[in-house]
Amino acid sequence: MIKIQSITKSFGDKLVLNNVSGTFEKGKPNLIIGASGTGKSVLLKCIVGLAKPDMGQVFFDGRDFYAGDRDLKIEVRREIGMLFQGGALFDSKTVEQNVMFPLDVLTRMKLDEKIERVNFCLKRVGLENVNKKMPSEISGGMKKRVGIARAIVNNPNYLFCDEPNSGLDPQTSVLIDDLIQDITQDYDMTTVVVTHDMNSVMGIGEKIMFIYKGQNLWEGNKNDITHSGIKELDDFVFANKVMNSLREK
Ligand SMILES: Nc1ncnc2c1ncn2[C@@H]1O[C@H](COP(=O)(O)OP(=O)(O)OP(=O)(O)O)[C@@H](O)[C@H]1O
Repeated sequence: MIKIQSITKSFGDKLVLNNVSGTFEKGKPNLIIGASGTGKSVLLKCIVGLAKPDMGQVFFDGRDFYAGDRDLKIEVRREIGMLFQGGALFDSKTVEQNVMFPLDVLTRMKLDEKIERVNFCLKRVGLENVNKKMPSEISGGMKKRVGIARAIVNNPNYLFCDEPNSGLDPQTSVLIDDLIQDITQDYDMTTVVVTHDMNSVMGIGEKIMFIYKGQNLWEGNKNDITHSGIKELDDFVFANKVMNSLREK
């Protein structure tokens, strides 16, 4: 479980995150949702240590990340897997080299062990016989799968996904969402997904945090989201035409 407490972050005189608290649970995808520019990515960066909050704490299963020493930070970082926006694969590396990269950097595994682990992860995300392909030779959905394989190759306890569906068609998006959900359950990870995709919200939104102008305005699940009574959340949810058409019935 990850617990965040009073996370506050400004850039210059612009307050981007204002006292955000909440929890992200194990074994299910935890979604951070909200409109563009509302602070979701900055919050994600503050949680994983890519941006230091001005105030606040992040606890990884009780470990206070920012109060911890260098060793603790290294320990926690080793337990984090990240699926970056757009996949962020290395264009000049093969699929196999991309997935192996965290093992090259973080472990002393032998090459045959690494290949075995890479093959296991590629199989887990439904990709086989693509090891030697370059990213430019595979589809957007396959790139996301490669990104997921790379994110889980080091057996993380925590998985972070920034807009995993960006640039994908609706059907492929559902497959990627389901894959993230299955992997999260199978490996009992704490998974945090940043998204503004209502399809994802209604598909895998068992635990949702709604960020509005840098504040955590609501937490709940997909069953509660349509009757929160919060205008800002309704405006976000029903901006989606499908959701709006269901509301009018
Ligand atoms: N390094 C930075 N320096 C200055 N301002 C920043 C920086 N990073 C983010 N911001 C600002 O913080 C605000 C929140 O940005 P953030 O990327 O978190 O939004 P978001 O909710 O993830 O949006 P989107 O859904 O469009 O990705 C924006 O106004 C952005 O311009």
